Amino acid sequence: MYDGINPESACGETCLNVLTSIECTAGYCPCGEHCRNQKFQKCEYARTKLFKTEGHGWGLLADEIIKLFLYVKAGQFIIEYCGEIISLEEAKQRSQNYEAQGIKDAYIISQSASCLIDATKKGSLARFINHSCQPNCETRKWVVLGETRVGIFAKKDISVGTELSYDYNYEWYGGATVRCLCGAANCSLFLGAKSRHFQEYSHVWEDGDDRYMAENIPLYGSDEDDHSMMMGGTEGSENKLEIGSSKRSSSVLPVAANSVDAKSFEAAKQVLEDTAKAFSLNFNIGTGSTSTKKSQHTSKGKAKVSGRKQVRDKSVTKLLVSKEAQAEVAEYEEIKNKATADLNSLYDEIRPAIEEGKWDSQEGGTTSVSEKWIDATCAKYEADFDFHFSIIKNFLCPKKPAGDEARSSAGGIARRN
Ligand SMILES: C[S@@+](CC[C@H](N)C(=O)[O-])C[C@H]1O[C@@H](n2cnc3c(N)ncnc32)[C@H](O)[C@@H]1O
Repeated sequence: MYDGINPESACGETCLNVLTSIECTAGYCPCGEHCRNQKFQKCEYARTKLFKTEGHGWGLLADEIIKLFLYVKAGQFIIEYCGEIISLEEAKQRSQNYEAQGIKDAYIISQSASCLIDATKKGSLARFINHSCQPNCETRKWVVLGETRVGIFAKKDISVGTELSYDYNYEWYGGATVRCLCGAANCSLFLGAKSRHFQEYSHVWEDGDDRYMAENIPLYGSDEDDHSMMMGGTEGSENKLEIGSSKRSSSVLPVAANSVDAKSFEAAKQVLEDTAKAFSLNFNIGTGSTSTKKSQHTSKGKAKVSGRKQVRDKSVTKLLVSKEAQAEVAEYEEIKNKATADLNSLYDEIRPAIEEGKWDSQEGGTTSVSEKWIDATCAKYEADFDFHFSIIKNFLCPKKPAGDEARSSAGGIARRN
């Protein structure tokens, strides 16, 4: 209670309302106008600024120092996540509609077990806060005048100009699956990977455009029911993708397979891509198998063209001076093309089962086919990797003889046998 001398005595950490995440009601709080527990009602937001991120649209950054004060154990309130309150059913419907309309960004988050907040068309600046697997903010639910409201709160001190982020995992009601670009060491790979909704509507991913949108391809299941998959970072499965099954939504992420290897390949490819960029080679290390596959078919049977820039392999190869280098690259290219063709033909083999929805049942999809899929995917990755590695190696070390060296250096990175 406000003591007249210390302003911090008004509705601080000892206030019963604050302790139970309930805002005080004006006219009822004994601290009167000194009450500091009406932040949602009074829109006492931190100063923030919109900015354009690299690769994932707009973001929001702190435009003032946001400091965690010891006496505000509840966390520093930054802004309310405003939007339309809708039911679960409505959220499902809207999310499908948004996807159909080509709206890539998802703005629906949970408010309670049965309600969600949709900030797609109406909302506050909080709708621009991006996800991070290592966030500086978090969402918190407060009861304000009898209703649950969601706020973004700082988890740590935040300096001016720092991007605000929170972990979507517990809130995510995404439309399409989106590859996470947060870059944190503990990244879960996909936005909301740990959320219930994600696990119910899991998808195969592709990097058909910069945001790695994916489509809904139901894949294999087994007798054991329950979680379809757990992504890296979930308890007991650190950085591993576990492929399991679910009768309701059995899915598999063929790219990541079921080991850390595929992730390491991804990381290695990223390094090479960055190297290429640094040397202005203007190529883009190829997408995984899924991309190739899905550039031809979508789950709805429609043709789909990848929006991503393709590697300009041919012109790059021509730039290589030595004949040996050109021959080596050509050899790896052939292997890569074969691995792509193998994967495509495997996909054609299993496609009828997928489209007829038999993939869950014994006659449709079996573990051995799934294993074949994983092997073919990894082989494609490996071939892609070798191909690009040989190009880069021959650029960087043109005089060195081609041959085993490329493979042995590359072999230091994860590889399936
Ligand atoms: C609530 S909006 C955030 C604001 C959004 N960037 C915009 O421009 O409006 C959520 C969407 O932003 C993108 N996004 C947010 N965090 C991301 C991340 N870490 N990696 C990739 N995309 C992200 C995704 O497209 C996601 O659906």
